[in-house]
Amino acid sequence: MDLRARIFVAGHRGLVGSAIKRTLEAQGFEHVMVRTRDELDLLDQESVTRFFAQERPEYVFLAAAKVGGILANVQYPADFLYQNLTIQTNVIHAAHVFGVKKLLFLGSSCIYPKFAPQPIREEYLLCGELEPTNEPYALAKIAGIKMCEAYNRQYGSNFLAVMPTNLYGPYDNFDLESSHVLPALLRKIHEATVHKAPKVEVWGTGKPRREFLFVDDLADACLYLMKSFDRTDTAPFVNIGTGIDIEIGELATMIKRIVGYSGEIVFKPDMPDGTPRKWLDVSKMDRLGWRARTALEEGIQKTFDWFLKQQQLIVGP
Ligand SMILES: NC(=O)C1=CN([C@@H]2O[C@H](COP(=O)(O)OP(=O)(O)OC[C@H]3O[C@@H](n4cnc5c(N)ncnc54)[C@H](OP(=O)(O)O)[C@@H]3O)[C@@H](O)[C@H]2O)C=CC1
Ligand SMILES: C[C@H]1O[C@H](OP(=O)(O)OP(=O)(O)OC[C@H]2O[C@@H](n3cnc4c(=O)[nH]c(N)nc43)[C@H](O)[C@@H]2O)[C@@H](O)[C@@H](O)C1=O
Repeated sequence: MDLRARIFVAGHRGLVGSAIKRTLEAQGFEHVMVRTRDELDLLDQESVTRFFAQERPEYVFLAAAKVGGILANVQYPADFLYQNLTIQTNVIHAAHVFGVKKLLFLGSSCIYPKFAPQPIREEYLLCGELEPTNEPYALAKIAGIKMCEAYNRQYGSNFLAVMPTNLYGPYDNFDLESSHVLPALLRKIHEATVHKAPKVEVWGTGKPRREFLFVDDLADACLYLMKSFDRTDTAPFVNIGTGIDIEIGELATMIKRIVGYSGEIVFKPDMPDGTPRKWLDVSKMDRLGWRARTALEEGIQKTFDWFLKQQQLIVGP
């Protein structure tokens, strides 16, 4: 990839898009194109077409999506299905029409069946029923993968889909209703420490296992693939993770230690657990020559430092 290439990062204000933008700029890419939602609503096909016609991006990182944790997925299934199908359809099709050289579509590890054999290999896609708490989101993501695959097959496009595990890091969503577990626990445990609260509630039984990848590692992997990938078959999608998972209860204990909280963790079994385990087999990425670098504890510490800095910016000196 030429350092002067025209690169569009869709969703640059989010967790993933902001990390991809940071990584591109750190590596010296000079022409990173971004648009806020107000400037370019990706749900609007006409605006997307106009943008591609005018700006002619050569590479596209599609990190714009309707994203949220387990509760948001349960509460807004229609939004997750409609918005994700529409955004990805508009962008992937425009990338084809306007001759984008390569596009990287962000999928998710939740595309795999709820009871897939562990660790989960790429070929387990569509081998069983999905987890009900995020089925609409997963179906949209599966359509996105299949769309990349179909355009590659029919038009010879160079579209790649990546399946990251649960992500975390700077610019994550810390809203307690709509966030994922890691930012939610960081915030809850921090606030309990500040307010000297005796206990913190953790949703579900604490028994599900999740794999967490620091978002800068994911961005590094995305760029690595964008540079090195070339369509070699009709199913170009790859898992991205650390290959290590942890129980939610253990995660809460780790965050408690990092934050320095001495109160009690209590579980709330009336809240959904979601899928019991989604441990990715990352051997394909390993064979391609890429591995995650940031250990979980180190990544949480970096995220916590960033979160505290943001709090100070909001509260003031
Ligand atoms: N977070 C995670 O744990 C995981 C995420 N992924 C995938 O990675 C990708 C990025 O997720 P993440 O960064 O966490 O999500 P965020 O919610 O942090 O960011 C999503 C971005 O998309 C933008 N966006 C949403 N709708 C529109 C729209 N209609 N027009 C323009 N922009 C829009 C948002 O803009 P605005 O800032 O205006 O809201 C935001 O910048 C998604 O595809 C997600 O499925 C995959 C696995 C795990
Ligand atoms: C990335 C992935 O993210 C989602 O799937 P998920 O992994 O189930 O999401 P989660 O991070 O919200 O929860 C993980 C586990 O953690 C438990 N948990 C405890 N306490 C809190 C808590 O306070 N908040 C949240 N959100 N979860 C909590 C929670 O009950 C669950 O057992 C999908 O939206 C899916 O679409 C997707 O792609």
